[in-house]
Amino acid sequence: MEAGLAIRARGITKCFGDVVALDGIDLDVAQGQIHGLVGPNGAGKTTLLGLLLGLAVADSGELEILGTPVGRALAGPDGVAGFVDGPGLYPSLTARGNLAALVSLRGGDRRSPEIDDVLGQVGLTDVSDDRVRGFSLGMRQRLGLAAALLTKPRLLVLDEPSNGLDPAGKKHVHGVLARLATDGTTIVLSSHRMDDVETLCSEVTLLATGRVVFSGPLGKLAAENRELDYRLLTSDPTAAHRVAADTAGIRVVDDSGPRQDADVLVVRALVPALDELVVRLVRGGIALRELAPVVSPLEAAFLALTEQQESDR
Ligand SMILES: Nc1ncnc2c1ncn2[C@@H]1O[C@H](COP(=O)(O)OP(=O)(O)OP(=O)(O)O)[C@@H](O)[C@H]1O
Repeated sequence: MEAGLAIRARGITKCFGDVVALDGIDLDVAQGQIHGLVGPNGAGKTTLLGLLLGLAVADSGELEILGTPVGRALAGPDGVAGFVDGPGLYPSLTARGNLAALVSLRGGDRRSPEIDDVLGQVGLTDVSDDRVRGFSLGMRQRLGLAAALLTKPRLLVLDEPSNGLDPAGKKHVHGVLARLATDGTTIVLSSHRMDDVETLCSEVTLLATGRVVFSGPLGKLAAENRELDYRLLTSDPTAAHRVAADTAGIRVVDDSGPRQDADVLVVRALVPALDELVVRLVRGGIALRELAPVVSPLEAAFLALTEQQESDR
């Protein structure tokens, strides 16, 4: 086991009949990292998370979790908690009752103060004595997270943890996850929300049809990636347009979508050409008031992946 790795996967393959859900996956996740799994529907995210949770075993390949090789038997690896496809909860029990049942299943005290502690952490104290049957999707997600926290996991595995959360709930849950990671817990989560992944994750793995197409720091996606569209707001849009059209490696994009504003210049470029454009604008006495990618590097990579898959069909 390499020092500092919570997950080390090499050549992981998993099939369901004729369907190859995972096709030779390599993955390294450092301890204390929040790592995002991103990919189109059917890419293999849930299957991979299931392997990490011990809900299924790989057909071939090597998987080490928290320093221990995962064997052939179906068993949750020590120190790992989380859920896929939504948390398993008892609808007829209260939130507190669900957690008490879990604690006593593990031989603990049903009145453990840790139950109140984790309910508080996920913001469910006020509804702790309400039955789960009446809970919204977001409340169930929070309770699932509370159940996982009860075990004080060293690796937390979450499938779409922001599902059903309103903006305040999402902010709260993001805060909980960020704190856990700061305290050393490794978190692997899947999400279709690129903004969530960008807010939370330091590294990301992009999956497509069971293969890893990118794995690494988010910043590397921007540097390595294809050209992106950038929005520029300047003090002199006409002059800025002229400078952009004269700069090598810059393409002025006219069709920037429904919200196009005449004062905004949209250019398509790699980072070095964009840098050159900014230098030229400033040298030409044109002030740059705003500069931002139209879609983030992660979203652009994701969209390119999806378009590629569609054209391969
Ligand atoms: N239990 C199963 N039986 C048969 N096929 C399965 C099973 N689980 C997953 N698959 C197939 O494996 C592939 C990967 O599915 P998986 O659920 O891991 O993708 P995903 O990336 O999580 O997708 P989504 O974003 O839609 O949740 C899909 O083709 C899916 O149909």
